[in-house]
Order: sequence, then structure tokens, then C-alpha cells
Amino acid sequence: MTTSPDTAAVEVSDLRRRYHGGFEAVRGVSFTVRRGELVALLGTNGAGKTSTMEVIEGLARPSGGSVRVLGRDPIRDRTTVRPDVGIMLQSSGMPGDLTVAESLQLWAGTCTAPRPVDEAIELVRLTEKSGTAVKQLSGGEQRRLDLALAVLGRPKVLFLDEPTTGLDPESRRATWSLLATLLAEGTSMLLTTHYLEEAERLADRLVILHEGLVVAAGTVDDVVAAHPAQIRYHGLRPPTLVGNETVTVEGDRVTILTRSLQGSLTALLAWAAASQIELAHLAATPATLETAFLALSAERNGRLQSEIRDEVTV
Ligand SMILES: Nc1ncnc2c1ncn2[C@@H]1O[C@H](COP(=O)(O)OP(=O)(O)OP(=O)(O)O)[C@@H](O)[C@H]1O
Repeated sequence: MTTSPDTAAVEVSDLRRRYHGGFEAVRGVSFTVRRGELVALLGTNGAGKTSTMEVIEGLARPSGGSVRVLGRDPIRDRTTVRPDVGIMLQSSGMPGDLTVAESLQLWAGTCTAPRPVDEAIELVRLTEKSGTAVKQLSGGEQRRLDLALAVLGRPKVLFLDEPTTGLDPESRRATWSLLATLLAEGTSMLLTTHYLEEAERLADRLVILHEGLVVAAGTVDDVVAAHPAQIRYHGLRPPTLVGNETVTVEGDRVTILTRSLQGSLTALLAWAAASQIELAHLAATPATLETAFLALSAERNGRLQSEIRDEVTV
């Protein structure tokens, strides 16, 4: 079945997922993955990423809302969706006695137009292990085999659940490079990750979940821009600087949150110089994806800004 190139790769609308026992892990999530784009689904443990992915992958039914993959229902239209989709779960579940090459050959039999097995093995740099039994692979090598299985059928849409967890830094970079190549070739991707650097490097857009809800979405710049920069020092409370700051003082620890880092810092230094005041341990930090992510989780948990600051500075 063909679909219009204008159809979104993935369309999630007001998705809900309630488990037996009544717990609602996904509580009305909506987002889109456009064609040729990589969207990273982020969130703290238990945010609902896997619960959402499993519905999109057609492995579980939603209890509300809808999911479309290339315009089709991943469960009802399973036979037409499946050939266009590659899925990398947290474990592929291949029999441990099969070798790497045998696993891929077996899987190739289920694909419509698979890559040559040797090419898939080469893509994930497992050539030297092609005759090794799956159960003898290291955790990182198994992850790479999982990725080879996911890309074997030349999917139009790739779903990746924590694709680089357990990989050493070199293999992680090699995986990023492979994903960037697939992206450049037009593959659409949705991935979950706990590595913010991975999201920053690869993602066109982010969707951040917390307790089953979308709490932020957009490009990395969009998400970061919604959070203020910080200036910290030990000393006296400053006067009004450029006027848009939030100042908190705990003992002699002063924290200034500002949307105009340069302006606030210039005014602060001018005040300190004119008043001959020392700003001990002065530090100025722009918002980063990490501070934005921690702030979003902390805001939702009702925690104090000072706790976030301590986590970011350790
Ligand atoms: N089978 C289940 N029955 C009941 N609750 C479940 C079940 N599976 C997951 N949950 C709950 O649903 C919530 C979301 O879990 P989910 O695995 O989707 O989170 P996640 O964002 O993928 O987390 P992680 O980053 O730890 O993988 C959690 O509170 C979890 O305890």
C-alpha cells in the first residue's frame, strides 16, 4: 500500500494507555513525527516513554486516542504497516544459539526487500562477530545486533527504544553516525533515550514526557529558550538589574534567574564595582538542555529551584 509523501510518519493524538489494575501511564499525549525527521522522546524513569512507544509500534492497544503510522493503524493495518517499519526494542529476543549472521538471515526471511545480511552486519560493525552465537555477544554487541535487525528491511520509519544504552563511547558515536546517515537518506525516526547529548546531536525535535503528559516539545533551542540562565555568587542581594530577574537568597548564596544573561551580568558587575562589593564564587550559566530537563521534572514534582541548582552543579 502506498501513502502520500505528505502523510506524517507518525501521528499520535490524545493517546491514553491504562494498565490492568487501572493505572493510567499515558494520559493524553499528542505529537507528530514528520517524514524524514528524528524525534526524541525524553522523560524521567516511569514518564511513559515505553508505554507510548509500544502502542505506536502496534504491540499494545491504546485505551484512548489514536496512533497512525504512515497514515495507518499499527494494529488494524498491521500487515501493510509492518514492511515499512523497523523496531529496535530493548531486547530483540533472538534465540541465543543462533549466530549473528543466522539471526539476520532468519529475520531477512520476514522482510519484503531486505538489505544483504553482510551489509547490515557491516553497518553495525559486527563483521568479526558474524559467526558468534548471540548468547556469547557482549551487551553492547547485542545492542548493535538489535539495531542491525531493525534496519535490515530498509524501513521508512524506525522506532528505537534506548538504542545506545550499554554501548561504549566509541560504539555510541558509531551508532549516532549510522542513524545520521539513515536520516539523511530520508528514514523517519522516533527514539527514546536517557542521554541528553544523544537527543541534542540527533533530534530535529524533542517531546518531553512527565507522568504520562507532554510537558515540553519543540527543537532543542525552543525547549532551552523557555528556561532562564542562572547567575550565582556568595554575597549581598543585588539591586534591580535589568528588571526581568528572579532573585533568591539563602544565607549568603544568591541565585539570579534571568532571560537576559549578558544584560543582567553587566549590570551586576557594574553594581559590584561601584559599591566595591566582592561577588565570591561568581558563576554564570546559560540554560542547557540538562538544566531545562531537570527544571521541567522538578517543577512538576514541586521541588525547589535550589535543589535543581545543586544537582546541576555537582
Ligand atoms: N504492565 C504494567 N502494569 C502496570 N503499570 C505499568 C506496567 N508497565 C509500566 N507501568 C507503569 O507505567 C509507568 C510508565 O512506565 P514506562 O515503562 O512507560 O516508563 P518509561 O518512561 O519508559 O520509563 P524508563 O525510562 O524507566 O524506561 C510507570 O509508572 C510504570 O510503573
